[in-house]
Amino acid sequence: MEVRELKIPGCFEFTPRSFPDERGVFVSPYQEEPFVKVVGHPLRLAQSNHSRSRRGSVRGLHFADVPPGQAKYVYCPSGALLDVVVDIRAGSPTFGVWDAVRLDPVDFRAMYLPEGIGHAFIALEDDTVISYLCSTPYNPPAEHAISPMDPALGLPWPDDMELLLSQKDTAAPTLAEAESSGLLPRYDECLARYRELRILG
Ligand SMILES: Cc1cn([C@H]2C[C@H](O)[C@@H](COP(=O)(O)OP(=O)(O)O[C@H]3O[C@@H](C)C(=O)[C@@H](O)[C@H]3O)O2)c(=O)[nH]c1=O
Repeated sequence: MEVRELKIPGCFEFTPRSFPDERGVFVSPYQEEPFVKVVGHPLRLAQSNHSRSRRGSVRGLHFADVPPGQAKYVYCPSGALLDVVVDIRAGSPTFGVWDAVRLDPVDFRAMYLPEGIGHAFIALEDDTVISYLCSTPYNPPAEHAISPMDPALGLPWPDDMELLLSQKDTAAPTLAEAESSGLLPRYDECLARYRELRILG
């Protein structure tokens, strides 16, 4: 497994080894040992998510209240997508910084984003499937959105396709609006949560 830390410390890209043969391919997108080595604790698994999207569909930018927050381990088993992580933790030295990685079933790259990081992606092909492991269960009152079109963020959506957003994401506030209404996770609370998870193991 190759591991690369993204522009936001604590977010990682994992590239597993693939084993193609005449039947197809075998790959293990999540492997605990290299994960624990860089993150410092195993991934807690409360829920696995799967969604299928048309080309041009943008989902996000989403995040959950911290604590407990929701960490995600994301990969793309079918189609292709551009996965985006954004540091939306108020008070973080990298507040507002984003990074993006293409995920597809060629390299089977996976992304890990810890609690408090915003997540969005765009489907680059029809019938794109995203699959992700989540550390906590779905809790609608604790789930929030920020506009993926916020000009201050300037997320890297391709300009050669029509974008399709949910009503919730279309109506979502900008990062600055979310910050001034006190909606964002606080960096110090995120750090406390990461410490707690490392102690719990
Ligand atoms: C995320 C989620 C949604 N749902 C339901 C609620 C709703 O009726 C329907 C679609 O929900 P959404 O529009 O929020 O789905 P979507 O826009 O795909 O939301 C997802 O976006 C990406 C970027 C993420 O990181 C995820 O955590 C999640 O927030 O599915 C669940 O039952 N459980 C879940 O865990």
